[in-house]
Formats: sequence, structure tokens, C-alpha cells
Amino acid sequence: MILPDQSLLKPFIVQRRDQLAKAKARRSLGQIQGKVGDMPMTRGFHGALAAAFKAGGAPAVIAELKGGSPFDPSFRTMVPYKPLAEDFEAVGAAALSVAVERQAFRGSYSDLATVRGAVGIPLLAQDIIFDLYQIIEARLSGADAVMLSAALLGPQLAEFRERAASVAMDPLVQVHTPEEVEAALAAGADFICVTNRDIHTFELKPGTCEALIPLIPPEKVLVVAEGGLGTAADRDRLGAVGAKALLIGTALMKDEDPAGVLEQVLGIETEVAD
Ligand SMILES: O=C(O)c1ccccc1NCC(=O)[C@H](O)[C@H](O)COP(=O)(O)O
Repeated sequence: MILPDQSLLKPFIVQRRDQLAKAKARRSLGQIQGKVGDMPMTRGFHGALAAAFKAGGAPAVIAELKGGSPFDPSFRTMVPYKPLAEDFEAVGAAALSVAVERQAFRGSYSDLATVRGAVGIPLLAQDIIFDLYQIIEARLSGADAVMLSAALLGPQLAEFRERAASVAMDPLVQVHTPEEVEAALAAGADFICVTNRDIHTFELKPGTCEALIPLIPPEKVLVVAEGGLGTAADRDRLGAVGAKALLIGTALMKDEDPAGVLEQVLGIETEVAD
């Protein structure tokens, strides 16, 4: 793992490492791996986004459920996940991202299991992944995809991608710089998420998606855009540069009417009663 000393992610990783040590003391990697065969087959996350893009001709939307955010300490949500996930699916989200990391994103594997029981669309487990154990945990909790940060994993990226694919999950590789785009492509990524946010400083740099997406070959890679997005204009603008999906979290979760925001992004007209 590559973790600069000044990374704001550091305290969260220290805590996550501690949780993982406890989880491994209870059940080893070998033990949890042995359980994967008992799990139902995953629902294709990449495939669902590709199909939604093809059907709609505009970027699909991955709606993210999270209880908080490391870059916005004022953001805490207690919205019950089951009805929220059902609403997102009914409105037209092609897939959902569910935070499973406790300290930074205020999520849990139990949140993921709740959402898995509520909807039929595929799910991404949103974690800060630096240990192969987390990939198997995500699979056993019902996730169909995991986010792998090129910045954090560095030369381990290919190994983590392969491990996710080996348990039938779609690895989505997160990038924020031209060098990370290069590293993702060199690691064989066919599914890349360009983020406007620097994961070490938490700084939002609007325009990163527009600058980096054109560097990615569209015939080989399905591209997702994320970070500070949440309007129909974002969808149009990023669709025009080649994004096939947007991942939207804060703009939905901070609003009093998350499904209403999703409707606006998707351009769905709602009838208003007189
Ligand atoms: O993925 C990470 O490891 C990560 C670490 C630190 C900060 C952000 C990180 N990922 C980005 C997210 O998970 C956001 O939730 C996602 O981009 C949605 O962004 P937003 O719509 O701005 O909430």
C-alpha cells in the first residue's frame, strides 16, 4: 500500500487495519475464502451499467448510500437504507454503492446486507481497500463489485483486480491523475472510475474527470465519473466526454429528498398534484 505520511486517510486506515486484525483472529482468510462457494452468483455490475448506458444513450447512475463522509464532517445521515435503496432502484439507478467502512463513511457490512435484501440491482461495496481479506468480506456480504484505488494500491493493483475477478466481482479501479490512468491500464483495467477528489488531501478538483476521461480508450474500458457530482448538467457534460456512468453520493444523501435529486439527474419529469 502507498500511504503518504501527510495523507488524511491515514487515521482511517489505522482503524480499518485494527478491525481487520480482529476479524482475521476470528476467521482466517482461508476460512472466509472457503465460504465463497456457498454464495449465490454475483449480478454483473459492469454489465448493468453498460446495458443502462446502451438503453438510455446517456450515462447510467450509481447511487451511493453512506452515513457520512471524511471530507464533510457536518454530513451525518440516519436515513433508513431499505426504503432509500428501494426508491433509488424504482427511480432508475442502474446500480448502488453502499459504504461498508465504518469511520470515514459511517457504513457497515450489515448496511450492505440490508440493501442486498431490498433491491435486485448490483451493488458496489465502498471501502478503503488495502488488504485482500476485504475483497472476500465484500463478496460474502453480497457485493458484486469493489472499488480499488490506484493511488493506494500502487504496484499491488493487478493482484487485487485479479483476486476480485477470481471471486466473480467486478473490480472498478479509481484514478485521479494521468499517471494513475496509465497504471490502471497497465494493470489490465477494463472498468475505471475517474474521481474529482484527491483521496489523500480530500480536495475536490472539478474538471479532473473532463481532463482524464479522454485519456482512456473507450473501446476497451467502461468509464465512471465521480466526486462532487449531482445534476443533470453534470450527466450531460460528462457523457459528452465519454463517461458511461456517474457515481453520486453526497448530493443524494445530503438532500431531504434523495430520490427527487436522482429523478432530476436522470431527467425524469414528476407530475405535481394541483
Ligand atoms: O474510495 C476511497 O478510498 C476514498 C477515500 C477517501 C476519500 C474518498 C474516497 N472515495 C470517494 C468516494 O467514495 C465518494 O463517496 C464518491 O466519490 C462519491 O462522491 P460524492 O458524490 O462527492 O459524495
